Amino acid sequence: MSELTQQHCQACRKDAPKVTEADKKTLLKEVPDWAIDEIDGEEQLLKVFRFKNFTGALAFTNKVGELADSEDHHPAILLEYGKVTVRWWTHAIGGLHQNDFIMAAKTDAAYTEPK
Ligand SMILES: C[C@H](O)[C@H](O)[C@H]1CNC2=NC(N)=NC(=O)C2=N1
Repeated sequence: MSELTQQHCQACRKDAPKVTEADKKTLLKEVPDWAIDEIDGEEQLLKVFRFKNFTGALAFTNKVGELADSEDHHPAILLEYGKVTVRWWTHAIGGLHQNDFIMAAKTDAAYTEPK
């Protein structure tokens, strides 16, 4: 599990630095299977998590919601039957901050594969 799970988010300020291209490369290696997606010119981290049914997907969605509130850093989450799509980016800076990689690692840690 990534060491990023042990870190905490900094307050999101408008003047906070976006991650550099070099940081992105290093940080992406820490969060396997997360992809960078660009929407309206803003980069986001994206990953799809699979479940056996709706209940499992809903429970995970709630876990991620609790994590988000505990770090005051919030994702976009699409809940579907057997599937949860999570997107992390930093609204205040319109792109990716270290916080997003921390939250991606914590999201991975909250996931258990369905048996
Ligand atoms: C006041 C509060 O800390 C801010 O509005 C936070 C809340 N959660 C947030 N979450 C994300 N992803 N980006 C932000 O810029 C952000 N800002």
